[in-house]
Amino acid sequence: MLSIKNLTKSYKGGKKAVSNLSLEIERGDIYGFIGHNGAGKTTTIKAVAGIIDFEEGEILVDGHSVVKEPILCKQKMAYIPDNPDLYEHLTGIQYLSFIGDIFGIDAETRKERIKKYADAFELTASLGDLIASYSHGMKQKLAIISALIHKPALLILDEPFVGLDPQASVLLKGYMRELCAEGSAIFFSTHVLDVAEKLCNKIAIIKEGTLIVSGRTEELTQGKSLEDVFMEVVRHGGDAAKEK
Ligand SMILES: Nc1ncnc2c1ncn2[C@@H]1O[C@H](COP(=O)(O)OP(=O)(O)OP(=O)(O)O)[C@@H](O)[C@H]1O
Repeated sequence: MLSIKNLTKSYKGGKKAVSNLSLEIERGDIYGFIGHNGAGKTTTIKAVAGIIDFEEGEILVDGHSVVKEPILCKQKMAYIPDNPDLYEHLTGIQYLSFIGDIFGIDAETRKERIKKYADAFELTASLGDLIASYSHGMKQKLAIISALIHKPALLILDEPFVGLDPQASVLLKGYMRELCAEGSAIFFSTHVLDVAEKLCNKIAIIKEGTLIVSGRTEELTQGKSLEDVFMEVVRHGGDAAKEK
């Protein structure tokens, strides 16, 4: 569903933020992307979302290039950034309607899905308020709802659990599992290793822009905690980026 091939990205005047990174995310995968601060997670995610350009490599969403066919790719995906920057002058419901229009969700389905997710995230009573009046967590919940209502084939999230209350985190994890059970794929970054260990069937670890290790969670951990594996991998690196 998502194929990242030899991605390399440098920022102006900076060193390589991501170097020759390749990953395959298949339908049904909940793929966790972990690494220390500045490792290159957000850069990779933004390149996948089509928000930043990159000098080398290829990113395919369901076989389509994010560079050559950006609209087609965006129709298939939802991207939730780490700091949701939504249209503050709209109300919550106006924003969800706008997303519904963009993704061509019919009125009946839209109503039903907005009710399901807004009720669950306890946002229904605030949907008539301006987004400018929302707290950070409320904006995050609205961004999550806007992604879920169009049932994306590929869901990309950057640090989705930061700032969410425990109840919302549990809900989000449940909806991530639900979406993948229906055949979608999820790729997300996180620093919360126990969540990654429990939620993800596959995990990739990136260090200083280079993929160190990737593969099935249980094959990476082999009975150890993900935290121990992460510390070991980050301390000693990998002989080579290996796909287990
Ligand atoms: N707009 C930018 N201009 C220049 N350098 C940048 C820019 N954004 C990121 N970088 C650099 O690229 C590298 C990777 O940053 P990135 O934000 O992808 O890391 P990250 O793994 O998401 O980190 P964190 O866990 O702290 O969010 C870092 O060295 C960072 O300083």
